[in-house]
Amino acid sequence: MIELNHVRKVFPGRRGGADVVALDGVDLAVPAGDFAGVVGPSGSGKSTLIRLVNLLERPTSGSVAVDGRVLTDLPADQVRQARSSIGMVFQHFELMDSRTAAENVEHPLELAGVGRAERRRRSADLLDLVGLAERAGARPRQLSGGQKQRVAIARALAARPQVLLCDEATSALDQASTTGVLELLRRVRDELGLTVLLITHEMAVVKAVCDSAVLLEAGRVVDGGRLDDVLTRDDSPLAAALLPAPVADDRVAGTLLRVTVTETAPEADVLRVLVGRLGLAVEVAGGSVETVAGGRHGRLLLRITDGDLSGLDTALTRLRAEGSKVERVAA
Ligand SMILES: Nc1ncnc2c1ncn2[C@@H]1O[C@H](COP(=O)(O)OP(=O)(O)OP(=O)(O)O)[C@@H](O)[C@H]1O
Repeated sequence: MIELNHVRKVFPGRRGGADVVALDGVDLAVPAGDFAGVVGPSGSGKSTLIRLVNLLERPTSGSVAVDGRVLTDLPADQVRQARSSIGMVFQHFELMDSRTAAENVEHPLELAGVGRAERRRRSADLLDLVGLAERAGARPRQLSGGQKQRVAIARALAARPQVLLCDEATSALDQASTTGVLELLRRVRDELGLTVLLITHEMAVVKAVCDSAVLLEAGRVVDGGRLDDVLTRDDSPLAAALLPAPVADDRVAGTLLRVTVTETAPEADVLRVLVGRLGLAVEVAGGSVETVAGGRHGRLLLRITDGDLSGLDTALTRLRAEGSKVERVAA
């Protein structure tokens, strides 16, 4: 469980300039076992937020708690110890080139005073977990970006943390490696029961792995929640960022309908009535349906190109009463 309460972070202005308010009263609660994302434009405070969770930065005010321990109240020596229950993965891997993959994974254990035999055993297990058992003796420069990030994930897990922080963990990777690393993160979360907090500027990453997310803007949380809930809200800026509203070509004639697709309100319910019952000719004018948080979600614009529209409004009212999210778009 990660909890930030009224966290504010102010950096002193550089060269006599004005102070920078990086975080301005942030509240965040990530339940144990959740895979949570923080998204927002550049400069919105994402990196500052994640660095506060393991106190790489101290908040100017407010509190940070991980698994019930209020880190901001702990003396320095206990902060160091508490940090060992928090793993972190970075955008540029931060591996030591002079060491092999296995030695990189062992490093935090060495610092924690774990004996050599135990270190070796744990590093072998972890490299196996991330699918790199055969590359244990390779140096980072001999590995691809995706492989380096797998080693970094193994290293982050070495001290058996309960919480894993991912700072733009896939931003330096190509599409195929990104997919592999995200699948791995999701799998280790499931297998080890971790709580994961990930920051990213890529909405596709949030859609691929997160259960919940918050949207930061100028140091404030402006929206957030469980994705399957967020995506059913019409007025949600986070939903709009995840699934942008479709645009239809307004030069084409026809009546337009906006449909919000969710697991419980599939577009098939709407099409069955429009096409099946009313006998209308319907085409998709824009939008998409994707798998987000394990469920089907989307925003579609449907265009009715032919047929008798006299029963349409009554049918739409009935569909809405039955749970569909469908409305006629004003011409
Ligand atoms: N050490 C620092 N000293 C002064 N200002 C800082 C410092 N670190 C961050 N800032 C400022 O705090 C604000 C938030 O920065 P932060 O890096 O947290 O945003 P971000 O959302 O992670 O951005 P990006 O996606 O570009 O990395 C920015 O205005 C940034 O310039």
